[in-house]
Amino acid sequence: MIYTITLNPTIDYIVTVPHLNLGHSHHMEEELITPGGKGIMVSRVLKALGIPSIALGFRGGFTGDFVRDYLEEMQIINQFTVIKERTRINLVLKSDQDTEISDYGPAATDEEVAVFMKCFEDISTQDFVVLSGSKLPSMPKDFYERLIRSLHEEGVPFACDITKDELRNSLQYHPLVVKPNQKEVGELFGRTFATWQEVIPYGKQLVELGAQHAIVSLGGDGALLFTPQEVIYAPPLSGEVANPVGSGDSMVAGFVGTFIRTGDPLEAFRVAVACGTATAFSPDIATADEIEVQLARVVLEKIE
Ligand SMILES: Nc1ncnc2c1ncn2[C@@H]1O[C@H](COP(=O)(O)OP(=O)(O)OP(=O)(O)O)[C@@H](O)[C@H]1O
Ligand SMILES: O=P(O)(O)OC[C@@]1(O)O[C@H](CO)[C@@H](O)[C@@H]1O
Repeated sequence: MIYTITLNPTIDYIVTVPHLNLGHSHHMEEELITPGGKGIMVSRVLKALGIPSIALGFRGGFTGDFVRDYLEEMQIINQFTVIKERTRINLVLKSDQDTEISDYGPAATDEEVAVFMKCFEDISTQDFVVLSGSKLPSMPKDFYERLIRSLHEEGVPFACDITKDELRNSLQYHPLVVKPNQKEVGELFGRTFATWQEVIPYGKQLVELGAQHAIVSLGGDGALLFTPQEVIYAPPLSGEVANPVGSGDSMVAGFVGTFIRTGDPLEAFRVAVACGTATAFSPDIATADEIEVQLARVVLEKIE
């Protein structure tokens, strides 16, 4: 079974206002209210791919109830630890330029964290764990590293989509795949990149430092896959971007779900690119049909 971990889930409140004048009142043209947080997005895309998963993490308050109800309606098994404080709401304002306002999220008590940790007693080497997104602000700095180290020691395979020091510290435990975007690779290595080609030496370092595979997503410039042997580029597919929220998570779902089935990193990357693109072009997370359409269009180019 694939377990997705979303320590800090969200309700994503995505509002479209065609032209925003700061300081004025507006009527929204469209709104979308969905459960989010990166691990939950991974579970939702795995579901579209017909792959079951169990979503774990923390949820609380009426917003946490919404997350549970929505996942149940989608028939995604969820076993979130219930906490006293309220799950956060993240605002995405779609206008001439998209703007995101993210909440830090609630605190969890030591007792609540202890209940969550019990979920891991059921996870074995036959399972797979995906750890994605920010942790709760109440958690110690090394929360992810301790979790990842114990998965590694137990021999449980895992992938992670985390950033900065948490990403760096995860690499020594050999995640199946990490998936920073171009900006996150820059943050990790203290660089800014003028072109996507400049990212290549740093993507290679992710593998040299221990990741089995690294995908660097490049938004509208496509994506790169790094393996110990090869560097592969997937140019962007043409189409109209409707809502890119969750496109990176969709790549993680596509790669992990396919690699577990096939053991083939190139096929897994092809599906990852199709999933990421389909979500970027869809108003919500991509459907199975939308992924299928993009899958037929993906082109992979060997760079090294
Ligand atoms: N404008 C676009 N045109 C074509 N493909 C896109 C576009 N935006 C995203 N994609 C596809 O989706 C993938 C993931 O996008 P991106 O790099 O923005 O992920 P991300 O920053 O992790 O996003 P998020 O955090 O919202 O999940 C890209 O590698 C690309 O394949
Ligand atoms: O604050 P985090 O945990 O890093 O990211 C949270 C988030 O931006 O990630 C998802 C898109 O990837 C959204 O559903 C959600 O709002």
